[in-house]
Amino acid sequence: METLKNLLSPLTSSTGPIQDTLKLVVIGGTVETARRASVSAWSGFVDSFFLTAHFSQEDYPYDWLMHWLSKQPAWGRSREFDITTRSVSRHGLTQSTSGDLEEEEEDDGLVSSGRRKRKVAIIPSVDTTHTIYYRGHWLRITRSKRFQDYGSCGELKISVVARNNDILKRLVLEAKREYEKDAEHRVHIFMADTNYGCWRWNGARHKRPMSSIVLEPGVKDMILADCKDFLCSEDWYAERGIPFRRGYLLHGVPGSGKTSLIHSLAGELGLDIYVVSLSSKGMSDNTLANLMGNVPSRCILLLEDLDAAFTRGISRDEKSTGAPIGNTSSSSSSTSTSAKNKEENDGSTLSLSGLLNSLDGVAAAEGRLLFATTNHIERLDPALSRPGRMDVWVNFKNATKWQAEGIFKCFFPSKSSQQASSSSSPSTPQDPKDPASQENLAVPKRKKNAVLAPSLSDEEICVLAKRFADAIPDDEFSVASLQGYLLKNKTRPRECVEEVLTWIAQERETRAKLKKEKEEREAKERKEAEEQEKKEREEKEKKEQEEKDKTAKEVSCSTKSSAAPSEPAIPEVATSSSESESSTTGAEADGEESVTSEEDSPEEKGSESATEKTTSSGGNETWVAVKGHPPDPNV
Ligand SMILES: Nc1ncnc2c1ncn2[C@@H]1O[C@H](COP(=O)(O)OP(=O)(O)OP(=O)(O)O)[C@@H](O)[C@H]1O
Repeated sequence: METLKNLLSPLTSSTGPIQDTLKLVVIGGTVETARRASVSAWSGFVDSFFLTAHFSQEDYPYDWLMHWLSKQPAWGRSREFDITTRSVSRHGLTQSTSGDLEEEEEDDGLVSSGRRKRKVAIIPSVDTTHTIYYRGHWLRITRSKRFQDYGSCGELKISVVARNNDILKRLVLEAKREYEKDAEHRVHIFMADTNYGCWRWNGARHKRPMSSIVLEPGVKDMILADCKDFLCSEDWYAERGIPFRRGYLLHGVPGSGKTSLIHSLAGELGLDIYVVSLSSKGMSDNTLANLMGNVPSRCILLLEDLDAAFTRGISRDEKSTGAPIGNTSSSSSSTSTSAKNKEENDGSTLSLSGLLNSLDGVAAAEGRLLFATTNHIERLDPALSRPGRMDVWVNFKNATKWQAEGIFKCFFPSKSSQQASSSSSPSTPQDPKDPASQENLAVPKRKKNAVLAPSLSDEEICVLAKRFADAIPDDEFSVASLQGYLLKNKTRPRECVEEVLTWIAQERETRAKLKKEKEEREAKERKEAEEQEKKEREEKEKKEQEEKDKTAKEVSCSTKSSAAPSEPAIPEVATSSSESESSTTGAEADGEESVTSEEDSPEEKGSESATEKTTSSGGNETWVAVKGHPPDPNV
């Protein structure tokens, strides 16, 4: 007791350094606790006046708001921010914004050396609260990230002191309007993520003018009119109970403008494109159904290389058989093997019925334009391309002379069309027969240091285009290959025409060479495959023979044991041709009776020394000799 008193005495005594320290700690602790309590009470009080809206990156309003925020001057003045050089952003952050560090002029040296300067943009940092003044209200904006199984997902929280949420509604609508205004010049592309069965934004491309697509007269107009008509016929479809969906099948040779036309249409109609590659790794019926059920009502759904989903193992050339692997009723065993291989190779378990269900099952989205492309229409199952699923079919062929002329004029617009486009005058009346005047030819805006093609008169361009077209044989070269040639000569229109025949000769030569190489390669592969098959067959036969020999050995052993109880069996048992051979040789050497076949010595049958044939396969016979006993019927 005395000891305890002594210990506490420095604390209880009126003065002393330890007591003073303790007092300070207690007072400090009390003050801090009171401060914290008051701060949290105050913030709770203040928060009760705030209206807060949350936006997730998974939904469109997040994009609208990020786009709107990126345009606010306050972002540029923010004291804490992230800097990004991502050239393409879903949020338009690299467009000229107040917070953008993009320099006006591009360094000529960099551009001429083929390297573009990277744009640098300021974006609000994550997990920091920023305050922005908007229409008489202070908005508190916090950007954060939520981590999910498949990566992080951005979130935006906007709080405002207001009596009702009108100001937030107004903000969202304004952000949406601005976003859509900016998107007018771009087409957003979404790609299917087969791992998580969701759509991932893949970038925004500049719209491609319809005038830059050169197809046979009337084709583009027909498709565009059909799409427009569909998009404004929702009620018509509803009244008749027809599912509000429309499918377009674009088929034909590679490089003929199928994909380009779809991009162009998307720009013209103001729709986003959702792309699914049916042959992508991990694609299954469920994933596809999930994806198809989650496209927005107004969009273009693009199924690329429709045939490839079921003919993965087949190359894209014309000689491939093209029979849809998953659907043929004949050769079912090979079909199942191929399907199995396919699954083993890439984990894809997509079936034709799964695809059909996704296209028009109950869960399939309505109001979308379905575009499917294929280079091999003959490979498609009729169920896939029947009306209702694919309502409009368009065949894309190699370039005609008309197209060659059109694409030449696209590359080398005449002086007058250049002037017309630079003064952005309204379109002039068009002559549908002339590929040049069929539409307002898109003349790209040139950089000041771009190498310019000589500006030729209308007449000269027409003459050159005609000569170029005359030299191009109908239906031999794809528009893409003509484009490749024109690109190589983009500043030399006259030389381009003069040298076209040489180019054609070279192309033909290259093709012939490639064809020959391909044939040789195929022949070699075929030979190798045959040899491999032969080897496998031989190995299989050998294995089978070994199995049979083994069985025969077992049988002979059992014969021996069944003979044992009555009388010990003579240990002269041959179980294989080789053994038989050696035993025969041994017997002969010993001067004893040798083991022979029934056919060879029928008179021995039933004699004291009986022989019995047990198995015969692959030319090798197995003989069991049981001396002194008739053949055992069980053997
Ligand atoms: N009819 C066309 N008009 C204008 N450009 C074309 C045309 N056809 C092809 N091209 C050009 O050729 C290139 C390839 O075209 P695109 O990808 O649209 O062909 P595709 O038919 O979809 O080919 P694939 O079947 O191999 O996918 C593009 O750069 C495009 O500009």
